[in-house]
Amino acid sequence: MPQFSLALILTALLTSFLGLRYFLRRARLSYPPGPKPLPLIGNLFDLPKSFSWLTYASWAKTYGDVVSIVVVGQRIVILTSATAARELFEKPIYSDRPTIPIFDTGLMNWNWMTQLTSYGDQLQAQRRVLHGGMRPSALAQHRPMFEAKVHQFLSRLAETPHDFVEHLERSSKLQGSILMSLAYGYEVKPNNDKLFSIVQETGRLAVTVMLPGTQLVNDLPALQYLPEWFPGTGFWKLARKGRELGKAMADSPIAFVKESMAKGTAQPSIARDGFEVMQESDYVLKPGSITEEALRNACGSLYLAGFDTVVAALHSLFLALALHPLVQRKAQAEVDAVTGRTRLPSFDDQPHLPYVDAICKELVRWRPLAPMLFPHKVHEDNTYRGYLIPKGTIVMVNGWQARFPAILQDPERFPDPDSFKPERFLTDEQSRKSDEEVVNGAAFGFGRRHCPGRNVTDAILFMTVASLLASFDVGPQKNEHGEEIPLTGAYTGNSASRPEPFECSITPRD
Ligand code: HEM
Repeated sequence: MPQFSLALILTALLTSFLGLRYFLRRARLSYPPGPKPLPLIGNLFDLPKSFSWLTYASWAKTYGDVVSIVVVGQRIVILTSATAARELFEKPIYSDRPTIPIFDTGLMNWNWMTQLTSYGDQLQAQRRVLHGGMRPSALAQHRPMFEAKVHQFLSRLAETPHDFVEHLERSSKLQGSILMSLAYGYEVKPNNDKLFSIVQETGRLAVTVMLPGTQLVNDLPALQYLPEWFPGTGFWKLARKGRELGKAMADSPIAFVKESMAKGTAQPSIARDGFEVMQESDYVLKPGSITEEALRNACGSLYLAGFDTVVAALHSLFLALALHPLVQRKAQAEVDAVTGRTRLPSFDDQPHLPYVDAICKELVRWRPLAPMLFPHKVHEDNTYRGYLIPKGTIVMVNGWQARFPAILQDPERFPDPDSFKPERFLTDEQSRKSDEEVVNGAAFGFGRRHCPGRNVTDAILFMTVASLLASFDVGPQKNEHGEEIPLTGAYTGNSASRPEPFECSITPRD
């Protein structure tokens, strides 16, 4: 008994000593540098309202590539170098997402979506589904579908070229129908498609609730504990609608896949491939392996995760071509040499079209479409370069900085970042340079949560750019006096940056 008490006392003393040492060491550590906070509200008034990446870039000049601020108690770290982004985001503890109250379990319950899921087995299983279904060898079976959808897009463009934004953005058209085929092997009907209208409505709702300042509950999460009759709790109605739509968006197309597999009519898709993997006789279920829930959630996430970004890149394409006639002519010459102007380009032509590939890479580099990428959250205290990054910190990367040497640490390779120059991705002999870092990291994210849709993006961009160049000339629009209407090339300043509305002329090539 005395021996037992002694062991207990020693254990208690050791635990207290280690605990004290931890707190003393933690107390000695400082947060990464940043603008000086005010009492209580911290850096609330320093937060930029638009073009936040420009403000963060200027802070980086003063404080370095790891800057920290605090806003009403919430610590935020902003990274502006690829080194810091890679070093931190490779660690599992940096791979959570911040909670957006309106999407949380108690309200819309959209946390099952891959982009919002916390780090853990469920996320791993969903990412396994997406990586498996969107790896280059799996995408090869979808090439005829990509080609057909792009050809339909060209026909619509030929009919009403002025409506090019509408042709890009109407989600039942190009990108929306590609994603539904890819995820479920589902062919969206041109009009009144019931299943697709659920997906579209969910997409519209997501855009509405994510607009800053529209949902008070996002700024004051405690509001969710007020009863529905309380004034100012209108978000409850929206949340109920979102909950129903989100569930239907994930469940209905998966039910369609199961039904068509049973009938033997299922088309190739990520969901069908996943079900087939699970049916293999040697399939072993382990934490993080594919389950029906992971298939439902991963496929249900694709539309919201992959619609807007690709549409924005294609929107940028029209602007870039209208602004850069020489780029357009050079690319058209390359395409014509391969097709002989007797047919449209195909994926088999891709190895012979390095300049077209370079245009696709430059499109996502030139104007990053998610300049601050997506925020991550740290789920354990961590020290980095001697600074404390406490549990709960939101960590963001300034992807816009990728256009500058600061993040690439290679001023030679990326000079003149504001210019649209596909040549920067080619060697002097006009063959491809390997520049995975800039396109992968700065546009598609670093580490464990990087975008799994990169290969799909490449395929859609390649097919659209090559086919558009083969069929149309894009240039500035002319006024009634035949003078060119100048293009400003301006972009919006919000977190999903897009070209400001512009007009251009799109004419079939002779
Ligand atoms: C130009 C096109 C695209 C860009 C610039 C882009 C960019 C991004 C970025 C910055 C992230 C967050 C990375 C991070 O948190 O570190 C992301 C996540 C994601 N993207 Fe993309 N994306 C594009 C297209 C697509 C497409 C076509 C799909 C699907 C077919 C897709 C599916 C996803 C998913 C599911 C996530 C969430 C991953 C996770 O949270 O673990 N993306 N994307």
